[in-house]
Amino acid sequence: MNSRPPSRSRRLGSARAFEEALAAPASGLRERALAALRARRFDLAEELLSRQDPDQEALIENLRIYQAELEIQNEELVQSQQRIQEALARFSSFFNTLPIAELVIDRQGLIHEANLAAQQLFHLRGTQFHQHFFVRLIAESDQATVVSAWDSLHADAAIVIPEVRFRAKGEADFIGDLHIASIASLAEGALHYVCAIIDRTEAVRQRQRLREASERLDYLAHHDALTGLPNRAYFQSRLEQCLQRAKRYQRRFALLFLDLDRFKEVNDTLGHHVGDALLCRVAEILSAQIRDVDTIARLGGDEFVIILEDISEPRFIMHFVDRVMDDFSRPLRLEGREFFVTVSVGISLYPDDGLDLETLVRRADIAMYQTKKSGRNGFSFFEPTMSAGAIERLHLEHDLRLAMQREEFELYYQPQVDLITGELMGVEALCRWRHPQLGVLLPGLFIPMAEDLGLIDELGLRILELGCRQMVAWDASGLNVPRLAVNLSVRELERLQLPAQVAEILERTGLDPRRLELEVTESKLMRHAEMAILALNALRALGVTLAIDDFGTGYSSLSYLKRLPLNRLKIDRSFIEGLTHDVNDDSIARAIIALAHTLGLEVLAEGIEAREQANFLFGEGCLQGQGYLYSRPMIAEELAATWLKPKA
Ligand SMILES: Nc1nc2c(ncn2[C@@H]2O[C@H](COP(=O)(O)O[C@H]3[C@@H](O)[C@H](n4cnc5c(=O)[nH]c(N)nc54)O[C@@H]3COP(=O)(O)O)[C@@H](O)[C@H]2O)c(=O)[nH]1
Repeated sequence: MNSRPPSRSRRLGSARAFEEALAAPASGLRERALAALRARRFDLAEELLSRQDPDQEALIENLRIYQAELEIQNEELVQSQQRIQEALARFSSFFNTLPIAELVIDRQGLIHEANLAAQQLFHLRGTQFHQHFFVRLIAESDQATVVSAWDSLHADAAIVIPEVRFRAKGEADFIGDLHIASIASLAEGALHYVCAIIDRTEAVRQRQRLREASERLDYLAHHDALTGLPNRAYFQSRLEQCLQRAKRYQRRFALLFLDLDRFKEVNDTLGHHVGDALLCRVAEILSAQIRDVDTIARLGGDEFVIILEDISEPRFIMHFVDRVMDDFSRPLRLEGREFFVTVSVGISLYPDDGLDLETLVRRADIAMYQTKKSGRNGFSFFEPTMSAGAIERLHLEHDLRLAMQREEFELYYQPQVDLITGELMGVEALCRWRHPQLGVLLPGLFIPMAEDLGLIDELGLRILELGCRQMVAWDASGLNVPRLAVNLSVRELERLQLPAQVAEILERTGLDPRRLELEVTESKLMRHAEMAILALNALRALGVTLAIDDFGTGYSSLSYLKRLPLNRLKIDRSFIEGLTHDVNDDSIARAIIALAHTLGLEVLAEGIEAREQANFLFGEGCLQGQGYLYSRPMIAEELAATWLKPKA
């Protein structure tokens, strides 16, 4: 008997022989032994067969081999079960430690497995998933999309459904990308699916936040923060579109410029918060009057603009303006007070008054100024018959307002010198407007305009601050400018807050008040002498010095002159021009110098162009002067390069 363990082929061969032996006709005993074998009762089978005759020995040997073989198979089975268990354990730990939620689902959509990440994501325990339909984890809004994508999924294929909205137990919905892969099951024809869910909630929220932020930025870029109306930039693009439509369909539209009358006074007297509330109320009133097709915008300050589209008859514009005027004829209630606000309107028409944006805007603006000039609280259509000069002036007025916003003003400085030594005593700041198209404009052109338009207060303060800053900058560079003279408009003197504002600028810039001289023109001063005395006293109290400009042209009353807290008289250049060849000018200059001395004032001659003039003045006791003989007004850098010396 061969007791060696049989090889695998041999074992298979023996097993086959044994099967054949069992298949042969046999006695009842063999049948029973076979039944015992089938029942894995090897001991019984052996015992039954041992009862056979000795010929059965071979069969018993075969049975033993078969038993050994079964034992080996059993051992192999146990090992492979162990391997499967190990693999399952590995898979289970891998499945559960995956950071991505994974679910295994059958064809009916029932969940069989859910890893830990899935349990955490859905706030469900493992057992709560079992026999749970996957679709119930999806928000109703997205169920149909997922089911239809799933239905179209073939065996061994995979799909991704982005940003599906899922429901988590007791929690808010979350959003995830759903990956579904079908996997063949061991059972013939059965399919399972592995679903992976990658949580995108934070990314989607972030995208949403970004989108909202960018929408907000876009809104802010196109709307006025105070009233919420479209702003200048948005208005430009709406006007452009309107123009294109009007051209294509040959329609007419109207552009209305609206400016509140005396709005500045509301701001100055009642404060900016009342001014702001008023602007918001005006925006509401105007918005209520326009149709959906029309556009309203706030251009800044108290300026509003309206586009009335598709005007079949000019009558329509009149009705519109009447309704607006009617609204403004009633008092507005703000912060428990009643206000009467009036508005000046200017109107231009496409195509009648212009075929391009710029012309139409400009002409509506000009028409609005026309209304202001004719007494405000009304409207004017643009008149093509307006004189070229008037249009020019209105253009310039329009530009002047913009110049304030665009900061187009700068200062030139003209040296004031000691007539004996030629040394620098100070500089006079002279304002220039750098106009984008017209170049450098002189103050004689725009200062009166700024006064008329009520812009002089703001402009005057800006000029003063620019000059004071420049003085401090020269100091910081070690350059010596003893005194800065700045021109004040009489209109500025009327402002009660002026002394406080000057003090604030001196404080802010750090310029010593004793180095600042304020000049006021004689003729204008004398027209408002009582008011000027009060204002100049308040300014003098700050420590600044005061000069009267263009002296000799204003027919000063000596009694007033005595009461003005002045430091210096400036002889007008019209008297300097004729010195040494016009006896009248000689006499006038001589008299002004004597008067200044009598009043205990210093005297400075302006407009000195010739040496003889300087000699004459010096001979009469005028010790200071300025004029082209010494220097033209120049920008700060040029002055520093040509005139300024380091401080001793
Ligand atoms: N309220 C404010 N008024 C201002 C300001 N800046 C200037 N002004 C007023 O405008 C007037 C004209 O100024 P401008 O055109 O700058 O002329 C000055 C000089 O350029 C000119 N000048 C100086 N020397 C001569 C010369 O020898 N010959 C000659 N033909 N012109 C000369 O005179 C003007 C300076 O004069 P004055 O101020 O009288 O000393 C100016 O008079 C101011 O009133 C401003 O910021 N605010």
